[in-house]
Amino acid sequence: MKIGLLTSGGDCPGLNAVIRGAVLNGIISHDDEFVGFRNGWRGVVEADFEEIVRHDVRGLSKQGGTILGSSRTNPFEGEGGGPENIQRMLDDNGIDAIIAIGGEGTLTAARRLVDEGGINVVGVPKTIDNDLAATDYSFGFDTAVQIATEAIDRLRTTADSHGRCMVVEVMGRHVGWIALHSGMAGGAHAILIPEQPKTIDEICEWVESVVDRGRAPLVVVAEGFTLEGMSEAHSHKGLDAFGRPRLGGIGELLAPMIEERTGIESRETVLGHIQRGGAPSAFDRVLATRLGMAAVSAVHDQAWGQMVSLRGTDIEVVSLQEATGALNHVPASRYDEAKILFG
Ligand SMILES: Nc1ncnc2c1ncn2[C@@H]1O[C@H](COP(=O)(O)OP(=O)(O)OP(=O)(O)O)[C@@H](O)[C@H]1O
Ligand SMILES: O=P(O)(O)OC[C@H]1O[C@](O)(CO)[C@@H](O)[C@@H]1O
Ligand SMILES: [Mg+2]
Repeated sequence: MKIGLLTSGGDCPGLNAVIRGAVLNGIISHDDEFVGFRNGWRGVVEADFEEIVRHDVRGLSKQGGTILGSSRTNPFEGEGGGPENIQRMLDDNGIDAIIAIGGEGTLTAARRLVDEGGINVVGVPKTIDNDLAATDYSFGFDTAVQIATEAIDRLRTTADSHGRCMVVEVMGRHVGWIALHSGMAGGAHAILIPEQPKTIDEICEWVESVVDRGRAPLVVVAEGFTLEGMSEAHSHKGLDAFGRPRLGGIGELLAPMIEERTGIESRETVLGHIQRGGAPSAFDRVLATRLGMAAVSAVHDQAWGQMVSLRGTDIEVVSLQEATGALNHVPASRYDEAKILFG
């Protein structure tokens, strides 16, 4: 078979390991051929692709980013967009199927292409936010947590030296998994996540109780966190390519509020895209490689409209419907468990 690969949405450590896993399994087990669409769905609607041979994926699993490039292009828009044009482009180039590696947006677009146009697409879940349902973890999350934890460890020593309150902002547009895990790993004194709005008074109570014990408080906040009463997440950076507010900056809002109310000198650090850059962790390399290999098997099983996913320690196949129907939120019980350690 001739299979087209694409990576779409924000990049994520492990994308290249998926590409390598898919290409090696396809070539070794099925004698497949591969092409890579450049820059996500843009490469599909513009018929912009290149052949990928075994040599191209050599040593790729440890490399961050994506060799194919990524974008937030909508495959239903533009001159070459929509299922009919895409099917024609695939037929013209002898491409039998697409493996779409992306988050909930990319996979929703993939599901629509299957449902509305009968395009042969299989999905692979990616996101550092870990917000995709129907998979226990997505690759990139473990690496992001590792990076955030290292940053928290470093911020604690400088906070301790100066007796300051540190506010560390991590990614997490809709869900607080990165904040929860890095905060627990780094021994944060408060973790603020989108699923659990809080008042500034509650936050300051935690901060003051830490200072009362003679410690320097460390607060981890997800970019999508809202203070009670805020109708939407803080945004002052305009819109992304899909017209959604670009987040980031809630930490810069909170630190001065904490300082003003408690009198404790406070600083903020926004980790931003550092969390998405660089080499994937060993866990993410293994997960991404297995998902890439399984996606090729799913193509040969003609599992169109399905996504490969991690369930326990097994790689399974689930419907894109299930994967994109709801987000994987942090359950209240997980937050309550972490909260015992706050303050
Ligand atoms: N319902 C939809 N129908 C068609 N296209 C969609 C739909 N939702 C999203 N897309 C397209 O898919 C692109 C990728 O989605 P999005 O920007 O949400 O990234 P993602 O794949 O969810 O990854 P991440 O959010 O982790 O960066 C969007 O920019 C948009 O062009
Ligand atoms: O700056 P970009 O590439 O638009 O992406 C930022 C977004 O990507 C994510 O990392 C993953 O969806 C979000 O947490 C964040 O809001
Ligand atoms: Mg998304």
